[in-house]
Amino acid sequence: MVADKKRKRAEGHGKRSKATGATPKRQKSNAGKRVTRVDSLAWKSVEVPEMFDDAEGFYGLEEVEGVDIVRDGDTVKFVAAVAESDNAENDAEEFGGFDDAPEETGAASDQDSSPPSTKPAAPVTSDKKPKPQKKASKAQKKEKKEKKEGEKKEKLEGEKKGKKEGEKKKAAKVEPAEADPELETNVFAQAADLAEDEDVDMSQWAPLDLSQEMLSSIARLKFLKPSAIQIRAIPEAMNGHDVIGKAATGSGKTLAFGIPIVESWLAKRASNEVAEKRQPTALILSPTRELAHQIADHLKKLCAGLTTGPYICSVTGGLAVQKQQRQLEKADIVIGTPGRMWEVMSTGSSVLGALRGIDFLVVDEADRLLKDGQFKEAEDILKALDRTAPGEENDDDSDDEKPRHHRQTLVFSATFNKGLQQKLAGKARYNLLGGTESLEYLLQKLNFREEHPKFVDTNPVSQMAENLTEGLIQCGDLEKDLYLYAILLLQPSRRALVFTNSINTVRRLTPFLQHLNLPAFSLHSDMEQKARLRSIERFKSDNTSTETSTSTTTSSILIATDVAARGLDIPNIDLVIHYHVPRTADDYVHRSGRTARAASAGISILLCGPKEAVPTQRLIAKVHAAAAATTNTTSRAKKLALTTGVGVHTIDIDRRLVSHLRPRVVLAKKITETAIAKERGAREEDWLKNAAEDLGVELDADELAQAGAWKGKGSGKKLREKEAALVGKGEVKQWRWELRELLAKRVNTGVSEKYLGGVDVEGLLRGARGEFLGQVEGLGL
Ligand SMILES: Nc1ncnc2c1ncn2[C@@H]1O[C@H](COP(=O)(O)OP(=O)(O)OP(=O)(O)O)[C@@H](O)[C@H]1O
Repeated sequence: MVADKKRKRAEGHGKRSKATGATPKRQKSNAGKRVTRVDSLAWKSVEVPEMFDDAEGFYGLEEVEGVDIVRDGDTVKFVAAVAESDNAENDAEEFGGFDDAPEETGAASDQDSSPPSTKPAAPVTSDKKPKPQKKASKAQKKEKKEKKEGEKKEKLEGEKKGKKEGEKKKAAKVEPAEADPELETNVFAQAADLAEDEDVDMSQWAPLDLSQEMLSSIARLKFLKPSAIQIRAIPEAMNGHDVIGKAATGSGKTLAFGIPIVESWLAKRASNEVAEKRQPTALILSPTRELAHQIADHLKKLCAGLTTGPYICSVTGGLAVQKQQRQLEKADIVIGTPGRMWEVMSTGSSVLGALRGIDFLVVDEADRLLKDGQFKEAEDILKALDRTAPGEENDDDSDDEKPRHHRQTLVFSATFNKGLQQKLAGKARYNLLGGTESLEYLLQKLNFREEHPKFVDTNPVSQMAENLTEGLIQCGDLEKDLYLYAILLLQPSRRALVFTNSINTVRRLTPFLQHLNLPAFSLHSDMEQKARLRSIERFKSDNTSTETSTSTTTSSILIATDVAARGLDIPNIDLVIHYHVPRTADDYVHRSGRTARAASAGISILLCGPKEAVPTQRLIAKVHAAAAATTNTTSRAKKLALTTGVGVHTIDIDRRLVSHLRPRVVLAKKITETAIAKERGAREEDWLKNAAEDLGVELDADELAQAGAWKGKGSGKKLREKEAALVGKGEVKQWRWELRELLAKRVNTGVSEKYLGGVDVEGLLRGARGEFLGQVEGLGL
């Protein structure tokens, strides 16, 4: 039985668990079993498929075994082994966690969550099923590591001493901290593997004055030097200051706030404060669910190298709230989206009480928090955190009189509006009194501990990654599908991320590209959370789909709305395509920032209709102009902005070649749109039938045929849809067959023997067949 609990509860009705197999409970004795509450069952993380790299469980998804679901009149009951429910009751009192192994934990924090029925305060156990071979190799690795550590212990001691004596900058080689054997089974495989690696030179971190334990953890991640934002923001935060940090996308902002938080937790742990006061050290607010999970994963990876780490949990919508509430009770670092955070804070006074004592409040992607209706919840959270006693309301007008509290506030983004930036940098009057729903207003609400938070801006003039290449392709409004396909073929990439401005476009483009044998996945906010996470995991996995006969093209494509624009850190996205032009300059920065992250390079391409090209150029020129004017840059885009006022260079795509792709695209579009229209038609018909049933009237065939008929705005589209819905199965079959044939052939460019398609695209692009595209390196960017 796998959670999404609600659904699986229903599915599992009257069945035995998958572990014990077959017999329905009704036929068995109930001896040793007891009816129990659903949240007291021994839920445990769903095991992550091998192909996924999240070694800790599949986000919020849980499963439970050995539970029978029986129906009693109108209620459904859960029958579990007595030992389990007994423990559940004890557990409920102490809130030690009930799960076999929660998926949302930091390293040591899993201690709390071993199965209570076996070891209440047990050493940590892996939540994975035993894998004998792997375990054997892990044991060998451990032995090897211990030997290595033994040999180096003396050296390490020497270095520690050296550091104390003020030789920090010379403390070059940092060894992983000695592992606590009890905890070792709980750290990520990835971290354990990293620990095996050669010595890592960490001397460049020395000026940040981090603890030895932290340096060891960073060494495991193989981050040889801090990024610019880390160099500047970490010391400020560790010295107790409020920080507003601005740095380009992909420049390591997460650890810029993550490292000081974990350092603070380590200091508390050393003084036993962690054990005495069970309350979180930090609350991190994230604008999207995916980003919240990603931040949690990032911090867990950092903490995987610690002998004892903080308990890290994410609190986001779309996943079981009960479990998140349980985890919150023992959390040290909480990462939440405003909506779900406010839900749990406003319903559980103990959670709220504990959160009032946090040492750090982080607002990541602060400017985005103002959008998408999250502002209200963010504001409610801030107010609730500042209340001194439950029930006491903070009057908006009384902000000036709010007592300064002890917590530090850290605010990060790649984009702050220019006026605000100047104010923060002290170049304009520093008075954070903007209109409501502005970032200034939010900053005011944050109730900083200091009057002037430290403003750290590592890229005063540019928000874009240095190694990003940008381009624009102009095409007809109705030709975007064709050009999208052409780009994906001509500019093959490891991973491509396609941004659209509408959920319906995501729904249409995904099957459209799949019909063209491209491995496309969807991501938008109307998807179930489970499906959202799965899409990301599939996109992340390097497993190129077997359906892709043209697998020499892009190996994985995510079609997304702007829900994917902020913060998502997926390795090897080397191509971002703006199918719809971004609505704002900031959106352009963040979308494009999904590529060219850390030290890697990437390409961002805008698809513009005739009327879009000029305003889009202007928008992007705005992004680049300041940078071009003030920096001695080699970047093509910035030079362009400076010399021509044009934001981005236009890609000279081979139109003749593109036109040869048209027949494929036309067929794929027809197949896709027919399927969508039929589905929509069926839904409308169902809706009408249900409504008629409710009213107790009968509908005749004509009325049903009229279902969905529309006479107002958009009626032309409706009509086309209606026609598409009427296409017969035979015709669709014929189109599919034709498309298959076309995809199996190479595309004849009409000039000698130059072809695209089939299996040899890469060869063609690399010049195997000459000047086919005019360029052999993709689009010539
Ligand atoms: N010091 C470092 N050395 C090398 N890589 C690093 C370092 N710090 C962070 N990274 C890696 O860089 C990538 C980007 O980091 P992160 O997601 O924190 O960027 P960001 O600045 O928050 O980006 P965005 O603005 O898009 O949210 C991550 O994969 C992270 O693991």
